[in-house]
Amino acid sequence: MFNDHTLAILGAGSIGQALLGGLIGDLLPPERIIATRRSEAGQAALRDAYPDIQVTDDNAAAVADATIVLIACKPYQRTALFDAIRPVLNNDALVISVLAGIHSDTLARELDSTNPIVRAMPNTPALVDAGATALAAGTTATQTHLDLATAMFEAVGTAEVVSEKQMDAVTGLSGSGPAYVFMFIEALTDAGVRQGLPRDVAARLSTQTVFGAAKLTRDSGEHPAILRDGVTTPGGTAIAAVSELEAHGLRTMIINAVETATRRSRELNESDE
Ligand SMILES: NC(=O)C1=CN([C@@H]2O[C@H](COP(=O)(O)OP(=O)(O)OC[C@H]3O[C@@H](n4cnc5c(N)ncnc54)[C@H](O)[C@@H]3O)[C@@H](O)[C@H]2O)C=CC1
Ligand SMILES: O=C(O)[C@@H]1CCC=N1
Repeated sequence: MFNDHTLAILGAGSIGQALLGGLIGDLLPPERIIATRRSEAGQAALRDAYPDIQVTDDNAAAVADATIVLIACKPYQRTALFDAIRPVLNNDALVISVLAGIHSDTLARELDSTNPIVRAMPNTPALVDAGATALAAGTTATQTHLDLATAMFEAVGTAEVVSEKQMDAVTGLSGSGPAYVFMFIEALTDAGVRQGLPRDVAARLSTQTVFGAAKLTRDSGEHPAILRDGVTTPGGTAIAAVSELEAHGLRTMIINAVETATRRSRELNESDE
């Protein structure tokens, strides 16, 4: 599938590097990958981590021979980057954008191109090959383009194809979701410390509890409510805590948080922030 492809990762920060780790060797030989960073220090870090790929700050040079171009800078950093690549981007190169919120037609207009565009919304667990990515085809992308992009993200976790309209919701749920789960782990750890556990013990127990509950949900295929029932002994400890969480509106709090993040993703397409 990737036989004749050359990949340019423009703005290889957290997300770009997460993808690099999974791609190298498995899907693409390192000599057919080129990654860009602005700072010398950033480039040096990339060279240390991935000695066999090409690293540069020159985005135009990076896309000159690229058949796949991954845009991985922050949304507000894209203007300078697009100015650099617009004159040299190959017409048929597949452009994959992980920019939160930015529509494919906005990207096409700003790049002044009819290149096939696929949007992807990954998340940081891709760093440990446990990412969850949703992908959507932009107007000129074909199924082949979508398949190619999907295979790239499957190298670092799971991938779901959605419609472009659903990308803001995905950004609110799984793109931003690790932040909510990290907060939960932190809070659970503090709760253990409050009850007298040493912090390191509480942190290990909290982390493994979240990991184990997620793995049990995924591996069993059971509805989470059934799994929760399995933990709640009548008159026992878990139901006492569940009742507290319900009283404080945990479910509504999460629904509202995802709604706010989804709205923020929509706003990003309208603004330059
Ligand atoms: N961090 C996250 O959890 C997620 C981020 N995203 C999206 O991924 C994109 C990247 O996010 P992160 O990796 O977290 O950001 P980051 O800040 O770690 O990486 C972006 C990199 O791009 C570089 N850069 C900026 N302008 C450049 C230019 N003109 N030439 C070369 N390099 C340039 C920056 O120096 C930085 O190293 C964003 O658009 C974000 O919306 C998507 C899903 C999850
Ligand atoms: O906060 C953000 O904008 C990025 C997109 C998804 C997660 N982090």
